[in-house]
Amino acid sequence: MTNCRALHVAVGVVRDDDGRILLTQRAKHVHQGGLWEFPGGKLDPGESVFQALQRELQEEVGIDVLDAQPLIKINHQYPDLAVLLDVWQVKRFSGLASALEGQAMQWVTPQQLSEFDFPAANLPIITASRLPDRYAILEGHTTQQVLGHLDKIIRNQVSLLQLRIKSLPHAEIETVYRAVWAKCRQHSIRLLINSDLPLSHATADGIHLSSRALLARQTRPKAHEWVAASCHNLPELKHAENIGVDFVVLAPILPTSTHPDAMSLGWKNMTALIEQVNLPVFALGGLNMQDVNQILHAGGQGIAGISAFLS
Ligand SMILES: Nc1nc2c([nH]c(=O)n2[C@@H]2O[C@H](COP(=O)(O)OP(=O)(O)OP(=O)(O)O)[C@@H](O)[C@H]2O)c(=O)[nH]1
Ligand SMILES: [Mg+2]
Repeated sequence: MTNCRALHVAVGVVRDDDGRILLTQRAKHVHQGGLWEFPGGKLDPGESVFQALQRELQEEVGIDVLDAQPLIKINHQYPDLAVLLDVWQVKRFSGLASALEGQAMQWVTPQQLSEFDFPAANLPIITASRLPDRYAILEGHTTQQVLGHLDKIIRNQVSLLQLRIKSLPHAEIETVYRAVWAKCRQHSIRLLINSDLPLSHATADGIHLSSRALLARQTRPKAHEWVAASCHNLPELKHAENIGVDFVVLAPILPTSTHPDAMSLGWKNMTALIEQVNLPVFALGGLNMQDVNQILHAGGQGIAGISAFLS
């Protein structure tokens, strides 16, 4: 839903070597004044988003952006203004950040972001900046196979995991969950449990709703730090956004051997769908690690996969 009249703004999520994120405070007298923000500003005519990002971050905080990649696009209608926030993650920069416009400035950890007051458009940016670019889905037909897959996933440096194990015999689910949760603690992996599993009282970092479970709910499930959902079409994406799901998985993007009959969305439809919601969206289906860059430039948060992380 790209609004042609929206003010196009380049916004940078800049991290230091410790992973802390750079925030600045908007001057009192400007739009959304006094609130904290990620540095950035309006595109000049003829400028690309990357060029605007480089210029704005040079002007506002004195750093030279050397490499950046898209993180999320936010379409937001304020009472007085429509904005398209084109948020990029700065991968490399030179120079020492300093507040060149007299604004307050702070480096904060991703966890601390929730303690700051931001403009209303910023919530999905905060969520996106706390998420990695890969989301592994753990499956397997036997306990041994599931745990073997988990070891491979850990070797592929995944830090966000969904326990799905729908192919596992029912009697083994509880034991496998315990082993997986212990390993996730040990390796600082966030674990979300699929809502179809008989584990509703198990401790985890969050819940992953199947698309059926998503549509059956009118509110966000309570008592979960993270709530994710599986989506295949616009009504599901919109519903996820409306009930306050943190992030979603959109599938299938490309044809897969496991679902040869499912109609895949393809890259163009994927981008068109993602542009209609303000949500971090992981792309799933027929993709592998070599596709991550294309996914990011097509509007996605990153790659989700069952087999993508098993090499
Ligand atoms: N830079 C920035 N702008 C944001 C954020 N969130 C958000 O809603 N905006 C909105 O995006 C719009 C444009 O941003 P801006 O005021 O930084 O633009 P700018 O640096 O070009 O301002 P200038 O005209 O004073 O040079 C503002 O209406 C602002 O409220 C954010 O996190 N960072
Ligand atoms: Mg600005």
